[in-house]
Amino acid sequence: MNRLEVIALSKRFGFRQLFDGLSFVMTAGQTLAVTGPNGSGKSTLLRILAGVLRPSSGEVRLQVNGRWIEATDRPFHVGLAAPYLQLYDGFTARENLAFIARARGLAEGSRWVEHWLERVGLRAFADEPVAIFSSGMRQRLRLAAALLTNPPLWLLDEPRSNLDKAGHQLVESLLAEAQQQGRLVVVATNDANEAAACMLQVDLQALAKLPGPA
Ligand SMILES: Nc1ncnc2c1ncn2[C@@H]1O[C@H](COP(=O)(O)OP(=O)(O)OP(=O)(O)O)[C@@H](O)[C@H]1O
Repeated sequence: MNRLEVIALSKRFGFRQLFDGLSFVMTAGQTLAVTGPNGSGKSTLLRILAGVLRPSSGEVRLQVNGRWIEATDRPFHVGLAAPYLQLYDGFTARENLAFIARARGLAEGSRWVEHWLERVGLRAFADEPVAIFSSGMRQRLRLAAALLTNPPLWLLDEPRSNLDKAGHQLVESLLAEAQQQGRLVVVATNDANEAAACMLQVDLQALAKLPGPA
């Protein structure tokens, strides 16, 4: 059983308070939409959930197959796909994924690399350098890179950005598959339809706190 618990989470950058007192629980197979205007902290929240950024206060707890994961190990159980994540332009798509597979010590790495190249529709471009990829092709590769290690927690920041119609269908089928497999999926989005399609919603605007008096 997979489970994510977020308890009284807040994040502040200097005097700028983002969300404050954010709490929710997700259980296996659930999808959560994180919404809010530009700058409300959606990407920041995903980075905190991934364990690569510390909250100002509060706690994130991840359970994988019934076992609580140490906070320092959380990044190994997370797949984060975000528009700001860089790919290696000088490497081909296959080399990018192979590098991640090796870095993460993925057993049968090359089998998973081929699986995900096929799954995101990049097989025909597998040996092209990423430098020549379109923005939609880059987004497909980011999704493959995030999901390559079969993580129980998916953190998808604007997953449909730059994708064509087939790409939107790809994301839909990935989300349906994740649900069946009991994964936990958090989607940051500005798209009302995309948010409504998720089982749970968190609106960061409602949780924003203006800086109080000194
Ligand atoms: N490392 C940082 N240091 C200082 N401020 C930061 C840092 N990272 C993010 N911020 C600020 O935190 C706020 C929230 O940024 P974030 O990228 O999380 O918003 P977002 O809701 O994802 O926005 P968008 O919809 O535009 O992607 C912004 O004002 C941003 O400038």
